[in-house]
Amino acid sequence: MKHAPFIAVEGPIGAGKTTLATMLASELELPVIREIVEENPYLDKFYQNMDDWSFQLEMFFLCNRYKQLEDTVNQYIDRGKPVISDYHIYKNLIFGERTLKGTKRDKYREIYHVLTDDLPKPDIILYIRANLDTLMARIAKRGRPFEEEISPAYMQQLIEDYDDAMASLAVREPSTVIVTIDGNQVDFVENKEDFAAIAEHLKELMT
Ligand SMILES: Nc1ncnc2c1ncn2[C@@H]1O[C@H](COP(=O)(O)OP(=O)(O)O)[C@@H](O)[C@H]1O
Ligand SMILES: Nc1nc2c(ncn2[C@H]2C[C@H](O)[C@@H](COP(=O)(O)O)O2)c(=O)[nH]1
Repeated sequence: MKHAPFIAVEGPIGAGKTTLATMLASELELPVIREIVEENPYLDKFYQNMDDWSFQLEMFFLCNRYKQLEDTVNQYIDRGKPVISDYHIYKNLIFGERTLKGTKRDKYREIYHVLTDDLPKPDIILYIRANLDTLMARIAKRGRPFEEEISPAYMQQLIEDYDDAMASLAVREPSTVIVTIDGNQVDFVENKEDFAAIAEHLKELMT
């Protein structure tokens, strides 16, 4: 890889993105960009009534991630410094296409492209896949009260949306390296060897 890479960890809710990005940042001495979650004023309302709150929620995530991406470009990418993030801005489109309907979905898609098309995208994506049982168990383990409302049906759709999105990214952006991690089998939290293998692979990709 000729330049300092921009790395993103992705996967459905509860896959372990923040956990893995934080562990890798510490191991490889990289700055880490984390999703803004707790300060989000709409998540609670959204999980209680998705149809009423999806546009506000998706716009909030999009504006926050746009600002974070601008800052990431200024602080790291333009200065040739590697950085790891616990999301790819493309997740806005994955969620928006699932939660929005009709003209709001069309408008949101347009705004997404206007804001992000000219910004740098990650060179490497670590995509954590996991099945419904694993994800539901991890969401419960994390214990955020507003996430108690998350239904298995919504999660199953997101699992499939993520698979489709990664397959489509691989075709549209062939220079992006996508490393798929089987989050059901590979346990980077409990198993030191599993984590070491991921860190080693990433180091190789970065050189
Ligand atoms: N491989 C793993 N084994 C066991 N627990 C995990 C694993 N990965 C994540 N967790 C736990 O699952 C929960 C969700 O992880 P988190 O990193 O917040 O996911 P995400 O950022 O993808 O939503 C946390 O409580 C975390 O400690
Ligand atoms: N509808 C959307 N929900 C989102 C988006 N990004 C995150 N989220 C939700 C999912 C979780 O409840 C919480 C934290 O996300 P993690 O994946 O880090 O667990 O926020 C989004 O763009 N749209």
